[in-house]
Amino acid sequence: MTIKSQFDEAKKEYEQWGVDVEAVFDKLKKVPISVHCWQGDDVGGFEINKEALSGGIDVTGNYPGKASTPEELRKDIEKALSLIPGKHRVNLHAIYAETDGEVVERDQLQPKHFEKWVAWAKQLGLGLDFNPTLFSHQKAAGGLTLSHPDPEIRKFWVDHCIASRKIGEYFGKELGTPCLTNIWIPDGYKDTPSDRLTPRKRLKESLDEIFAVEIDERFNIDAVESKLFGIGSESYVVGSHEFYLSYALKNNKLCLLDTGHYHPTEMVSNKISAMLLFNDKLALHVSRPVRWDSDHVVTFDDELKEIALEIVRNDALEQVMIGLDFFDASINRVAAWTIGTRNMIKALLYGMLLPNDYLKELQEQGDFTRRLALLEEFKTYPFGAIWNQYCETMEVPVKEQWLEEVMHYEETVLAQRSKAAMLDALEKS
Ligand SMILES: C[C@H](O)[C@H](O)[C@@H](O)C(=O)CO
Ligand SMILES: [Mn+2]
Repeated sequence: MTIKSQFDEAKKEYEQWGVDVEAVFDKLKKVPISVHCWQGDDVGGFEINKEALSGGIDVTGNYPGKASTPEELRKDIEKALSLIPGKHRVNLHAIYAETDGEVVERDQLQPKHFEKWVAWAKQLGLGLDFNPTLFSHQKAAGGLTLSHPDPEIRKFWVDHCIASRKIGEYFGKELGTPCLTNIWIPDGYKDTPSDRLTPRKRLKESLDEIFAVEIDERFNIDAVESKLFGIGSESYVVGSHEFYLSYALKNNKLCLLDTGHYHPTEMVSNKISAMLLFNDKLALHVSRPVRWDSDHVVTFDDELKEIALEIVRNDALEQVMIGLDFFDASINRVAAWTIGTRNMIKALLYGMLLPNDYLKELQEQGDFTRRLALLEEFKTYPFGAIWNQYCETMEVPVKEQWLEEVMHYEETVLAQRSKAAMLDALEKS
């Protein structure tokens, strides 16, 4: 049986439930996923005076072929995007600035340092999102940034965030699609604090200063990302969920929920509907925490499907800005992007193929038997055949065929890179 004939059969099964599969394809095509650039180089960046990764996050693994220049990183992202159905966005961190060999402090960053990213995004028709980088830096070495007791350090980071919002505005203007500029800070304490309030007061003041600078909201949208704990901030994080939820609501900012930033049994899927009743929009960093905020590659698991379902069944595709945040250096990095992003799209398709209105009705009627029975039965409907046809229609590899392309890329591009890196290291030794 061909992909098309399998699809035709599968489609009939969904149509019995009143699901218009072609309309689903049209809807899905328009959903952009913000693909994070930092999977490609283990959150390294290209600063001239680059520091080791800090901020309580960690990347493990040493898979060969890591991108070590902006050109390599862009090439790798392009490869991954060619294997992912749809038109998407790329999410950058400030450490990915290109400064022509010059040391430019983060508070001095300007749009010109991202011109090459913008030219590339224009060429590929991509939107760009942005993040100030408040880690991997000497001024963040003590684990505090925007909540630091030293006003000079705080000012440095406030200025960096203001500079970042201006870069976001530039992206939005140039690319004709607003940039989401998301602030995440690592600030917290390893051990029980003797004062939880004062650092939070300082963070609030810093954010007020950052957002006091007017930036055109048509081009830049501000978001704030909370966290529960990090390595070295196990007992207390200044920017907690409650802190940012309140701050965002009061100040008309977006809350960004990272799926790795909550207690292990606390699900982001369960937060979306609650927050949408009070916030016009919200943003996601979809990740996969394994026992902690480990940032594993997103798989097609229950929580991913539930997140997608919550977005789809509540008609919130325009309100929830979907971004990814994982970094695994133990596998091929292009494959990591491809697996995680395809899974996110797959989960949205899965959600769109359910008769959501009928399932809602069953719940309203108190028919929990049918609700459970059908939700379970749909798990083994011929979803794969619909997904394969979607990939075919979108002109990307069907099923695992993409893997061959990644392996070819590994042999022809990534392996050459690691050979060159080895030779370089030998020469230096
Ligand atoms: C690179 C980080 O993952 C990112 O900035 C932040 O979003 C985060 O999730 C930190 O845990
Ligand atoms: Mn995140």
